[in-house]
Amino acid sequence: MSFESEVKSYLEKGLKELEISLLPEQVEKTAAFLSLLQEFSKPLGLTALKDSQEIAVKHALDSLSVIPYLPEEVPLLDLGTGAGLPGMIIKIARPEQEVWLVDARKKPISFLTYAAGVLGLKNLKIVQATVGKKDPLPRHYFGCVVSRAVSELPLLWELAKPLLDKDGFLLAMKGPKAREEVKAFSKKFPATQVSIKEFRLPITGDRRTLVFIKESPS
Ligand SMILES: C[S@@+](CC[C@H](N)C(=O)[O-])C[C@H]1O[C@@H](n2cnc3c(N)ncnc32)[C@H](O)[C@@H]1O
Repeated sequence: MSFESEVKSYLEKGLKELEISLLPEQVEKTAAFLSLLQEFSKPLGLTALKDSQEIAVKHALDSLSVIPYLPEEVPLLDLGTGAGLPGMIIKIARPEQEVWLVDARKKPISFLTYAAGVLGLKNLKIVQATVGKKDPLPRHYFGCVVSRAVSELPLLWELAKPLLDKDGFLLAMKGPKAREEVKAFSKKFPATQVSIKEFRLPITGDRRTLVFIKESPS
């Protein structure tokens, strides 16, 4: 079986477990993107994962796990997207939604620009910028800033807050041990509302935590 067909069958299985439905062409596009990721991974240093199961589960299904929590019809930003995780996978699952992928590094941004062209994705903004350092991103604009494996919660919140609209929230994708970090964050930022959702990844059963942060109503 080719890498792409293997990835597709893991995706189909995992989507059932996550109770998320994608159209067959969205599953195809996701598999095609993961295949590009694997192809360019070594020359561009994009991901350490090689195995089709690991790439399907730890990159794509992990990224798709946020879909039920994302509001529709608002602009979304993936802060520190790297190789497009979770933002590119979200974009394929939500083709009509305005999605911004932002990263400080040039190589992943070049890869994402190429991949977006190959996959024919529209209404996708791919920006090379360091958020918080004279970045060109619009302020008070995004309904959700999502971010995986970028920084600790306090810095992430400081970076995301000016970008969020009044009802917007930060969704930080964390590993199994986020509770302590969340507790410390809430103490330091009492004027925020914080909630968490713990779950297990399909197939491997690895534990993950989603952390939701928004400003408390004044
Ligand atoms: C460990 S990687 C994670 C990439 C991807 N989110 C993932 O889960 O595979 C962290 C990424 O965040 C980016 N990054 C860190 N701080 C940033 C900032 N202030 N603005 C933009 N990108 C940032 C880095 O360039 C790097 O690509």
